[in-house]
Amino acid sequence: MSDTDLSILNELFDVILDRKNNPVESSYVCSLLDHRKGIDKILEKVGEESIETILAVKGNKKEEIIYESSDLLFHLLVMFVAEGITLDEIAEELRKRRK
Ligand SMILES: N=c1c2ncn([C@@H]3O[C@H](COP(=O)(O)OP(=O)(O)OP(=O)(O)O)[C@@H](O)[C@H]3O)c2ncn1[C@@H]1O[C@H](COP(=O)(O)O)[C@@H](O)[C@H]1O
Repeated sequence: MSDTDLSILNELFDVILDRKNNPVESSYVCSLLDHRKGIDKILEKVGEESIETILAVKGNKKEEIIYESSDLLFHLLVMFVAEGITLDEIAEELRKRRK
């Protein structure tokens, strides 16, 4: 079984959480978390990146699939932080489903 190092997801999550708690000017993450549209802006990005990922898969272009999936994962992490959801809670849910 592969044992991929996914610690970058934890690191990125911590950076996003830090942006929420200690806002920085010119931060893309802060521009999403503080957007006048509220959570709707983040949801727009999640939707956009989902569609771009689907199109990349349909286009059968591995590099684009990796690029767009990374955009999608990043925006999902921003959504978790905005909603007060931790990666531990996601991991816990996935573990519960293990057969
Ligand atoms: N991993 C990412 C990351 N992935 C994607 N993006 C941004 O997500 C956006 C993707 O949206 P699009 O492809 O639609 O590009 P766009 O043209 O800017 O789209 P619009 O927002 O204008 O609609 C781009 O602006 C990217 O720069 C990211 N921005 C930041 N990070 C990480 O978050 C950290 C904190 O970032 P700041 O908050 O900006 O300091 C950084 O150090 C990075 O590690």
